[in-house]
Amino acid sequence: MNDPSKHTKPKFSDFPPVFLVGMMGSGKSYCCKQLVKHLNFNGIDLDALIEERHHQSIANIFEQSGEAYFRKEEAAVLREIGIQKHTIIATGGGTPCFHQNMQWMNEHGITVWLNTPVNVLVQRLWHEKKHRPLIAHFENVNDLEVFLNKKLEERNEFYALAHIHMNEVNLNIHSLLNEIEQLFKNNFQHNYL
Ligand SMILES: Nc1ncnc2c1ncn2[C@@H]1O[C@H](COP(=O)(O)OP(=O)(O)O)[C@@H](O)[C@H]1O
Ligand SMILES: O=C(O)C1=C[C@@H](OP(=O)(O)O)[C@@H](O)[C@H](O)C1
Ligand SMILES: [Mg+2]
Repeated sequence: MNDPSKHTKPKFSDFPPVFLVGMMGSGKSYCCKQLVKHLNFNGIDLDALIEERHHQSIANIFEQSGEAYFRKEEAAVLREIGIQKHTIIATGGGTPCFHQNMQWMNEHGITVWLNTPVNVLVQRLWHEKKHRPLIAHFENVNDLEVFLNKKLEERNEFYALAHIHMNEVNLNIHSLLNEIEQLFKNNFQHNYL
């Protein structure tokens, strides 16, 4: 017999965790906040949680303990929080590239790549570089752009493994939700009904 529940719109509470990935400045933290505000998801910003746990800014953790230590902490906190349903997780720009994190996220939830063009990243990041230890030292915009292009060359192969690729510059959260819903209906729902 047909099960009518299989044909209804998925309930938000059924959703596996949604991981936002992409380069610094692509809007992961921003979109996470928007989705929480407008669509009643739970939201977690991985960087903010690491800062809370360590009572230290990301910049200080990098400075005092180094990047390798930060990457270990990042992977551990990700695995701790990443199994909550109905939750959007804004990861850090480097998260997918270390400790098999991308594979782990793909196995435990829906991954979304915010694929924002470099010129937009540069505009956004130039005024916010102080808080980001990998780019804080740049003294001119061209150097920042060269660095971002190089990092993207290294990182795009990880980001590209995401289930959903979003290429809009100023992402509309409703189109994002629509993509997530479609993917959920086609691939994930059977695990949750
Ligand atoms: N879709 C968007 N529309 C307008 N501004 C955005 C958008 N996404 C990000 N921004 C702005 O760009 C900057 C960087 O965004 P952020 O969410 O911190 O990036 P990430 O977490 O990916 O590094 C912030 O000032 C944010 O307000
Ligand atoms: O790209 C990176 O390696 C990093 C990105 C940052 O997060 P955002 O992408 O939210 O800026 C933060 O995790 C840290 O500064 C390292
Ligand atoms: Mg962020």
